[in-house]
Amino acid sequence: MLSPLSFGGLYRPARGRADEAVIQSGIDLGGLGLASLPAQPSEEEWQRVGKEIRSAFKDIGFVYLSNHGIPQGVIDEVFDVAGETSKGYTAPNQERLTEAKGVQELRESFDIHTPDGAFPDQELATLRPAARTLFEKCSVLTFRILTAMAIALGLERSYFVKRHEGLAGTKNSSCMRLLYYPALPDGEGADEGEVTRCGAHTDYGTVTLLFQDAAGGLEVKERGGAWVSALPIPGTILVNAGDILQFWTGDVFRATEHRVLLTESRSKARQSVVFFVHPDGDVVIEPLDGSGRYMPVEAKQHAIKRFSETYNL
Ligand SMILES: O=C(O)CCC(=O)C(=O)O
Ligand SMILES: [Fe+2]
Repeated sequence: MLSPLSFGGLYRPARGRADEAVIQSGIDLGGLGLASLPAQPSEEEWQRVGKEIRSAFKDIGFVYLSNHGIPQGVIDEVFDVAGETSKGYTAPNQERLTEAKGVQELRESFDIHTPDGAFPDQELATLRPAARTLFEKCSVLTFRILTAMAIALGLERSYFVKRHEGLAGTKNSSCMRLLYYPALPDGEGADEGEVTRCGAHTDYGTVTLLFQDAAGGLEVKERGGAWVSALPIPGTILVNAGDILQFWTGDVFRATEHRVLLTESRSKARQSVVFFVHPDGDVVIEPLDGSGRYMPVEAKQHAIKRFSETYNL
C-alpha cells in the first residue's frame, strides 16, 4: 500500500503491483486543510496548493489530497450507515455511464442534494446526521479548493466560490452520492465484457471529491490513453476535474475519464462516497481565456443533458 508520505507533489505514473501503473502522488493540503480552522491559511499556502492543483489538473486530472482535515470518524460514519442498507438506492444497471453496448453496470446509489432533503429517517435515523456532517465539511473543503484554483488561474480569488454559493440548495446540481457495488457470486459475470462496476466516463461538474474503501478497482485514463490504477490510500481524498472545469479553462484543466472495474475482490462488495460539485444552475460557463473553444452553456443545461444521457436506457 502506498503511503501519503511518498507524495512528491506531482503525478507520476509508476509501476505498482506486477505490471500495473498507479497514480502515486498528491497534494499535502497542510494549512489549507480543515484541521487548521478557524485559522486562515497563509498566502504562501494558497499559492502552493493552487500551483499543485494546477499542475495535476493540467496533467492526469486526478490528485490525492492528504492532510485535508476531514476527521476519519466523520467519513467512517457515513460509510458504516450507508453500508447497512440499500433501501432507496438506485437499482443496478438503472443508470448507464458506459457507452459500450450490452455491458451491465452493477451499482446501487443514493443521492443527497441537500442534507435537508428526503431521507429514509424512519428506517435509518442515523443517515441524515452523518451525511449532513460530511456534506458540510466537503462544502468547506470545496470552497478552499475553488479559491486555490482561482488564484492559480490568475482570477479574482472568489471567482469560483461566488458561482457555487448555492452548493447545498435546490438551484444547484451538486450532490453527495453514496455508492454501493454489490459482490458478485462465484461464477457470475465471468466474462468481463458483460459486467462492470462503473463504465468509463468523465464527471459532469466542476470538481469531484471521492472517498473509496479498500476494495480497489478505480482506474484513470492518462493523457497518453493508458489506464492507470488510483489505488485507495488511507487518509486521502481523491479530487478530479469535471466537464465544467474543462469548459471554463478551455481544455487547460482536463476532465479525465475514469471507471471502476471488477477486480479480484469481486466476491466482496465495494463502497464509495462521491461529492460532485456543480456551479449554481444559472451560471453561464464559457472559456475564461476568451478562446471561444466552447459555446457558452448554462450549468443547469449541461447537467440536464448529461443526466438525460445517463438515464436514457
Ligand atoms: O466509485 C467510485 O470510486 C467512482 C464512482 C464515479 O466515478 C462516479 O460515480 O462518477
Ligand atoms: Fe465519476
